[in-house]
Amino acid sequence: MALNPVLGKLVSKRVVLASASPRRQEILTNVGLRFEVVPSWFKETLEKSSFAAPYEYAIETAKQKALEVANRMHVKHLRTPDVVIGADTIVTVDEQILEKPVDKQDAYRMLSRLSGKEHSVFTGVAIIHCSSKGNQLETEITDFYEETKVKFSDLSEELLWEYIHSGEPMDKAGGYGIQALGGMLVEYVHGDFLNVVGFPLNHFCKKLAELYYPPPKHTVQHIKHDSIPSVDTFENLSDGESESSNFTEHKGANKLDSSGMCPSRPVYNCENTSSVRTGFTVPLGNQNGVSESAAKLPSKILDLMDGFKASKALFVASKLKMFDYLKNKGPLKAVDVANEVGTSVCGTERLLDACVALGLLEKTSQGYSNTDSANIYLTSDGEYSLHGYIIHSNDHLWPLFTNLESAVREGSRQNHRAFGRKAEDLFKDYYHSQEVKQRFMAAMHSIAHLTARDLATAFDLSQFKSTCDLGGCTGALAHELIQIYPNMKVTVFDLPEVIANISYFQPSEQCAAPVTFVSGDFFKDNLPEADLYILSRVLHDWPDEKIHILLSKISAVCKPGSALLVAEIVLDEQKTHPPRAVLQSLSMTEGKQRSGSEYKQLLEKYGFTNTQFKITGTLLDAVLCFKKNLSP
Ligand SMILES: Cc1cn([C@@H]2O[C@H](COP(=O)(O)OP(=O)(O)OP(=O)(O)O)[C@@H](O)[C@H]2O)c(=O)[nH]c1=O
Repeated sequence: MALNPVLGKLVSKRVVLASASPRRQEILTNVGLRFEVVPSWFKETLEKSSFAAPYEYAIETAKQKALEVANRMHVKHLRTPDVVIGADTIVTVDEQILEKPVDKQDAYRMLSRLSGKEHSVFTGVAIIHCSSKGNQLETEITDFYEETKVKFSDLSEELLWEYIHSGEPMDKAGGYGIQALGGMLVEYVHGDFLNVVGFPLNHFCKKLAELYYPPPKHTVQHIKHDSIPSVDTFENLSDGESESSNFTEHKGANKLDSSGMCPSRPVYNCENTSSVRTGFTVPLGNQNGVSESAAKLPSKILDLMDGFKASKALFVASKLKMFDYLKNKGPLKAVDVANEVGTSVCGTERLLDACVALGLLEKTSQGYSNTDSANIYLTSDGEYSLHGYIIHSNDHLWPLFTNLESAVREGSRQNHRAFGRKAEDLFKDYYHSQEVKQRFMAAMHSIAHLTARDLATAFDLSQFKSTCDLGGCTGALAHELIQIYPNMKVTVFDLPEVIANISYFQPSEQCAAPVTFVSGDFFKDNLPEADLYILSRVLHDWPDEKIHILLSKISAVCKPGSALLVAEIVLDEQKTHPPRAVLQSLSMTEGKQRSGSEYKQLLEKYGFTNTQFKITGTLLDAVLCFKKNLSP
């Protein structure tokens, strides 16, 4: 087993392949893996346009396939597998995703698009570790993708139809099988051949190696994607600890919601791999020349100690717009970036190297370039740009958090220490300084845009004819609602100072049914009429007296049967999870984060019942409640 030590780790586990693909079964059987095949019933119907990149779609589909099987085995078959593997292969050409053809005509359409061109084949893979706690299925998801480029020769009509009539294209992504007759169509392949066939075996082994034998921090860069650890036998890799000891500190376990779907859209790492596991204990033993004492280092604590440096490196690189320059002109050497940005060469080189270490950039002999995720999320004009929120984090949250000790001692916001002004003055300032106003709106917009699709689809809102997003700022959620519910009339209600500055953030294409913006103060003015009101990221910011005013007003205008949708991060009942919300509380606003039962209780006080929760596990959860019918 010297060739494949990591697969040995799966020997004692109940492994399930959630795939009907005979190719995947063959690839894994060929390397000696023992597993059960349980084809997934998950329909490949995720909305492709909601993914920023094709590989995200493949990863999410793979994940949902595997989760469906894990959940079905747990609930219906009362057998919880240890590991479920799901995969999804797609072909992309001219920014279009091609899956399996539905009929011969469809196969013809696909193959003629591929003729004479290079295309990409992406396989997304999800490895799900399952356990059963108190009858509940707990999952640890690791996912990644692999891309291979394939070029087809020019295909004549005759060849095309002959190939289609062979029947081979029908159950294959892109309508061809490279491993059989389809191989005759291929001029070249760049990358992993097995990835095209349906399963990226090499990357899968590396991923298992990372999971079961995480290298000590300083060797990560070398091992990650270059080699599968080479050892004599996989038994040698035994660390003398139980299997589970490799996973003792990980966080981010997912619980499935009642539909059995993974509640979350993916949060992607800045590389072609992501995992919800964090904080592995470093295995004991003398691997890769690491001493025993080094192996015992508390990696999670060390990571936390360095966390602020990593955040600041991201903030500064964003503020200096390095990701923008690299997107437009990369790859660039440090000296070129320094010249563009107007910074020192040595400082710039250190920052760029730090960004490489953090997985935000790539470094080759030609220079530095953005990772795919940096292009999508970190450039200031990326569709899902987080740039606005990053700048807000640097300019506003960072100074507040440097005064955390005083905040904890005094139990109050530290705006006076951080900015030399009281919180109220500062809030007013937002609407006096144009620059700060734009910055704040950009921050709100970036989060609203990123979460809009999840919120708009958290519940079926098609029954509502009119919706009013209170404090809806730039209208990012409102625009998404209209996309999804074209018959819905959507109004955004926000302060006049906000409404006056929304034009920069409006989508370029003309919406058929545009959003209506109405200026006003939701604590003082009449609210526009609607069947559905939305409060997204509002309640956690305000003290109870203000919330009382706001919810009383909404309750008064809501007719029975109307509803209120609250978007917040919902805390667990212990109020210690998720960390993002708990950490946000440290900024000590007069508002607070609430648990599910606290939201339910609060909303009931104002006549809203039938409260439903959608815990997305991402940036915002959704709570929908309905105005009670008047008693007869
Ligand atoms: C490009 C290419 C694809 N395939 C097959 O295409 C299917 C993709 O579809 P999927 O949706 O990822 O998988 P599936 O077959 O529906 O199975 P499942 O995992 O159960 O959904 C998989 O079969 C792959 O091997 C080949 O066999 N050869 C090739 O050259």
